[in-house]
Amino acid sequence: MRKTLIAGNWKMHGSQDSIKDLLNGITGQLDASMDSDILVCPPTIYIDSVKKQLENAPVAVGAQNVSEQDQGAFTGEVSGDMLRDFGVEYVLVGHSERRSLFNESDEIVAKKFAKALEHGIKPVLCIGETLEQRENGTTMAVIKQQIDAVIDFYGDRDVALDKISQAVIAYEPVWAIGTGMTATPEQAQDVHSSIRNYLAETSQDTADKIQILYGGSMKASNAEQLLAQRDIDGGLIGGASLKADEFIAICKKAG
Ligand SMILES: O=C(CO)COP(=O)(O)O
Repeated sequence: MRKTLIAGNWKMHGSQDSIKDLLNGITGQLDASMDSDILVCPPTIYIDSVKKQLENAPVAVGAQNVSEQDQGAFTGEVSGDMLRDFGVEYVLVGHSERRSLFNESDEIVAKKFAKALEHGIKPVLCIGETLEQRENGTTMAVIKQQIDAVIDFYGDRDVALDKISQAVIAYEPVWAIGTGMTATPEQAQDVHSSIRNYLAETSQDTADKIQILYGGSMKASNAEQLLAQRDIDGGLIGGASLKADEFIAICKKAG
């Protein structure tokens, strides 16, 4: 039985004051009936203070990016070691904004994925197709290519699938991110089950175990139907994770 994970990707939003309010709003509404895992991914500079503010709360803290390097002359980068040093438990890798705006190739994403695991941080591997790719009928080809980059990095399918079993996958159709255009529950379930089937070709154990989150305009009003799908194990939420009431409402829909 896979546990549900509700994750907030705050992207480049917030200030010390607004984050304090957001966290107070979230922690003040947590209750024992929520049995999903909860994660927030603040901008890097706020990670330390968010960790401290969440010290006694059952909410994990993740980063939005990690360097594929260990240390050295890489101005502006933050390593997996540094994130671990601050107690970071998860890191997003391959978010579509990083792929498209910061030219992160499948190969770089695979290196970041491996670097995170090397440092004991759970990577959340973000994958998904553009609208053009969906309309061309290449959704699964694109997704397989994004997963294959990680498999190729390790060179051995069994080793790679074992590594993937220690991660989380987030299916985020690019056309649904920040657009208000959500994939229908059927569209999302269709891709989620195809991802699981693809992993099962090499490792049934990994396929059974891995949490596959849906991301793309998820909000309180559509979360229930999406989360009710058999292969949707949670959400990676952007805009709606910046409002405590909305985020908590999604956590409640997750059970
Ligand atoms: O990119 C996302 C989460 O990583 C989704 O963003 P929105 O929920 O704002 O569409």
